[in-house]
Amino acid sequence: MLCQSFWLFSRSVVLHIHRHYITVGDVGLALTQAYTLTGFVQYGIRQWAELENKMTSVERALEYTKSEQENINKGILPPLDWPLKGKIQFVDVSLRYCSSDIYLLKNLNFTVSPKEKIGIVGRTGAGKSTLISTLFRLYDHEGEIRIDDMDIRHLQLTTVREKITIIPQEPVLFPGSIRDNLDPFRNHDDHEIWSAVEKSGLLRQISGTNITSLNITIHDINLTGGQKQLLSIARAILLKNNIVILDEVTANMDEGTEKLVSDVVMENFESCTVMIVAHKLETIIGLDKVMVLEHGAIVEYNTPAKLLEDRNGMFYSMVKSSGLLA
Ligand SMILES: Nc1ncnc2c1ncn2[C@@H]1O[C@H](COP(=O)(O)OP(=O)(O)OP(=O)(O)O)[C@@H](O)[C@H]1O
Repeated sequence: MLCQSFWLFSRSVVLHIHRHYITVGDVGLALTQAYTLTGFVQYGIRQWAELENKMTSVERALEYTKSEQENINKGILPPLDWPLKGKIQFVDVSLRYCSSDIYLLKNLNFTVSPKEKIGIVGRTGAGKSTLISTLFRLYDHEGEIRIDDMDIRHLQLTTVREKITIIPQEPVLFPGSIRDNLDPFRNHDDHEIWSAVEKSGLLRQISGTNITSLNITIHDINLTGGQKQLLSIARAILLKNNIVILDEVTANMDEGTEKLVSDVVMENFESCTVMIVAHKLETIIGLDKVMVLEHGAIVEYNTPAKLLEDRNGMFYSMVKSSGLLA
């Protein structure tokens, strides 16, 4: 009897352990499999996203093979001092990239008066950079873009591009000296170049101790992103064009450098017509006018004060959600 009870007890313990063991084992196995599967899924998603990016790059590269070679010297030469005033007019301007039927800019109609400073805002993909690219005739647009009343489509392409200054988000610097970078065609004397460097605020930023000569190479002075941007502003100051475009120049800057860049732009390009593409609303809230783009169309264009009166407007809601409104 005792023996039988002991047998039954032992059997139930073994069964219990066995069941328990199987359960723990199963859970462990399931977890491992789930973990591996998640890893695979995540890996797959990453690969897919990368593939998509690469396909877009290939698509864009293919687009260039289909584009006609630009004839940069064809067209009318405008007067030497063009554009003296710096008035910009878009009349029914639309644009689609050659590989697509979708319009990325839709019937844009606006005027930027001489010396006006305007900000262009809008969500990612709204068409801000595309709008800027039309000023340089990077793509064939429909409608008319007039600068100082001349349709830029009929003007010589090199002249159009030379006469409008652009300061892009990523400063383009060559691996040469400061002089090579600021004046590659040797159009200016040392005094003018130093003066532009001084006006750009760069010497204030790096205490002036690092740049002892214009022949010093960019590599030797180890500039930060913001300082490189100031150098490209110095280049823009030297160019003395009446139209200046800034495309997200303060995007990756700390607050101090951002403020310095904004001040330098306002001081040095005061007599120019300036268009500023910006995500940071602080950069454009004090400008003469603001244009809000949405899906390639202008949804609002007026002084910031007027736009802020419309509490249902897009600019109002952008400013409100950025925390700039009390
Ligand atoms: N070369 C191109 N070919 C085809 N489509 C393009 C090309 N460049 C941009 N696009 C598309 O055009 C639309 C507008 O892009 P754009 O870069 O002008 O927007 P954005 O407002 O400047 O955006 P972000 O604030 O992100 O810079 C987007 O849908 C974009 O995918």
